[in-house]
Amino acid sequence: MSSSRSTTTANEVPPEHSTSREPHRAASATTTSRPAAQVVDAVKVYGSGDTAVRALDGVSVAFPAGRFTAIMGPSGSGKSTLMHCAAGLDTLTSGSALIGDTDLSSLDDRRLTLLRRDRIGFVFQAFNLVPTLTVAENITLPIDLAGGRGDPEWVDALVDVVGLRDRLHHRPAELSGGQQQRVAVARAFAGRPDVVFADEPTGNLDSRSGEEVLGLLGRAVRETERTVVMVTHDPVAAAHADEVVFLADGRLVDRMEAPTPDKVLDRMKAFEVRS
Ligand SMILES: Nc1ncnc2c1ncn2[C@@H]1O[C@H](COP(=O)(O)OP(=O)(O)OP(=O)(O)O)[C@@H](O)[C@H]1O
Repeated sequence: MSSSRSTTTANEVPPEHSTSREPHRAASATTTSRPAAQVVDAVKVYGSGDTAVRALDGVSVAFPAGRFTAIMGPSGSGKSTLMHCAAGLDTLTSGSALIGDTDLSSLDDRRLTLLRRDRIGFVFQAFNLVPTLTVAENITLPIDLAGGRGDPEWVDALVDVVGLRDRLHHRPAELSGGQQQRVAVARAFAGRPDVVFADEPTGNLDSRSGEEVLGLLGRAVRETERTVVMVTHDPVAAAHADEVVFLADGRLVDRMEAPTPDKVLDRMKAFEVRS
């Protein structure tokens, strides 16, 4: 693990040390093999005895910093379980999950909560916005809950990335589904997290709004040097990623660079043929 860390050269600035404050003006994503998140020999067993389900069966996968990775696989293959364990929302039965250098199993509940708050962003299928707060307040909610000031310039620039400047004082109910998910995306990135985990982020959206949100996630990765890991069952959505990793029966079975919807669909069809 540590041997693959930091491939940046002397004149490159690692993303987390970048002095750029504005997403629009950040340099393009640094190519690096440094993992923002990873799991090693991950095993997750739900239940016990006859009813035990081995949802993850020895998965090792790294999610490189500054990249957009999609997790795909048939229903029940372990996608959500992998994401939840990698993000510290659930614990592994054995193996390890790391955010940067931090092994999540070494943290007590309080420190794990702080790590999730400070270093991870989440986007879920349900937008999970607070209905009584304005768009602006929803975006800065994680920062406000943390009692910090955050980085006002960063948040301000994010508002432009997600195209919500003219909606800042509206409430979620006054927005379309796509706009609400864009608020959720801005909120996920507001605290400059090391990695944003997105679980079926377009599941509740029509295809046009979905495309907008996916384009936004891609832009956020490229323009703000962040890392996104997205679970999806949609080949079109997965094709927005830099790389797709495929799970089947709780195992990592394939990886695909530069995915296209057709290539991803063909790969998924191979699973159906086999089952
Ligand atoms: N809390 C749980 N208790 C028991 N079994 C579970 C639990 N959560 C998931 N499982 C099982 O673990 C396996 C993997 O589930 P998981 O939700 O990770 O798959 P998935 O690939 O995300 O599926 P889908 O695409 O249908 O959402 C499935 O067999 C599922 O039934």
